[in-house]
Amino acid sequence: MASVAPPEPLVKVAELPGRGRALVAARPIKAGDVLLSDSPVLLYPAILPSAAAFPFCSYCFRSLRSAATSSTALAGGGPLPCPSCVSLSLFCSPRCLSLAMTSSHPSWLCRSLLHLSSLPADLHAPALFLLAAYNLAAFSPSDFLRLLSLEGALPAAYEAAALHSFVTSLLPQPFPSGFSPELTAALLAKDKRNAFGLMEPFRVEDAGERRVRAYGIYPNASFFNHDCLPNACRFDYVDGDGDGDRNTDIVVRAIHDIPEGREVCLSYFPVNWSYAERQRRLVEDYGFQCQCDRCQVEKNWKDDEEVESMEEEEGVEGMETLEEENNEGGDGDGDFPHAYFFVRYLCNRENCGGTLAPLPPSPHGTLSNVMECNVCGQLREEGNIDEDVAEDGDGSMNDE
Ligand SMILES: C[S@@+](CC[C@H](N)C(=O)[O-])C[C@H]1O[C@@H](n2cnc3c(N)ncnc32)[C@H](O)[C@@H]1O
Repeated sequence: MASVAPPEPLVKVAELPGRGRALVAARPIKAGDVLLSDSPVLLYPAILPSAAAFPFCSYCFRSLRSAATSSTALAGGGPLPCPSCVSLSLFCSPRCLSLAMTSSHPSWLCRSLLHLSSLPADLHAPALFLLAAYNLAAFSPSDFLRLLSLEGALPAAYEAAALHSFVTSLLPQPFPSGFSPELTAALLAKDKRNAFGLMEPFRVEDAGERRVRAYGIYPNASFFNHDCLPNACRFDYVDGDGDGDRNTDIVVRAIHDIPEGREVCLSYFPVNWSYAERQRRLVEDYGFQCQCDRCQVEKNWKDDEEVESMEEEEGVEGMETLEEENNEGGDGDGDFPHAYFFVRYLCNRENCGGTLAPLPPSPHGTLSNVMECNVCGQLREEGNIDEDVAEDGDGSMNDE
């Protein structure tokens, strides 16, 4: 039987001066194209499920509320507590409980969770990461090596030292000799630079303060560099019913057309953050100063009020020029590289701040005219967005 050649990848890894490894378009990319679908090598809860506003399954990370109505959960059964750490870890089904026992939730790690409350709350997430990472070293050494191969410089020594002594006191004794303070520091650095947050469900009343449910290390998606005007964005469907164990995969889609050879970037945080907030986060957590086109323009602005007034001045006529630039794959090197981006690709839902990308093209290559928000999940027809732009006429960031 003739074999079917796998589709050519749309992105490839390249080394770029001053930016390290990056993903660039291997051929012309269309708006909505799926650039990457990636499974995590490591997942860990940001908080214990018992402390979460939306309790979740400690194995598949689905919300227990949505699991109760999904076909993956046992009919009529409530969440199953872990027999050892009881309400600290909950599972949506006997299958998840049983899989966890032989992978992410061995008895030593389970016992360790009982000691977490002795740590300050801000150290819970890094401690949960270290427990999961040390477990990965035993459970899947090849995935552990992939984690170590990711980018990341060492964080402040005191944090690593304190966490190292806490976590190693919980490891099964004697633990392998390689688990040194240096390894703990290196692991924490990989986490800080590369972890993707899987968020709790969006609610308008949270006023943009949505909490992270879990973090995942995605070895291929980790090669995406940051841009404050990204040309791709990532989606997750953790609470989705489909694809069995692959509900924690992330999918990266193109926001608009991207020419061959152009770097493909994500934004590491919501695109509506101010210049100061973006720079602070990038320096503190990612160790670089952003020099993107948008930052080059905004660094000369005095404050956020100026951002609004300048966008108001731009108006609809300016949009046409910006749209042309954008469709030509230009980097938007005019005065307002981002005004068009905001009206077109920033979700208009109150307190959302998500980015819109078209749904993937059909199997026959027909492009979709439906845009999906990567935060609240809203679907909008492109025609409606055009109407909103025409009605508002001011190109401002918010629909208010
Ligand atoms: C998730 S990694 C991205 C892949 C990374 N470049 C590598 O070589 O593996 C994040 C790190 O990439 C680098 N990086 C990301 N975006 C950048 C940008 N716009 N300019 C310079 N460096 C960037 C920073 O070192 C950042 O901490």
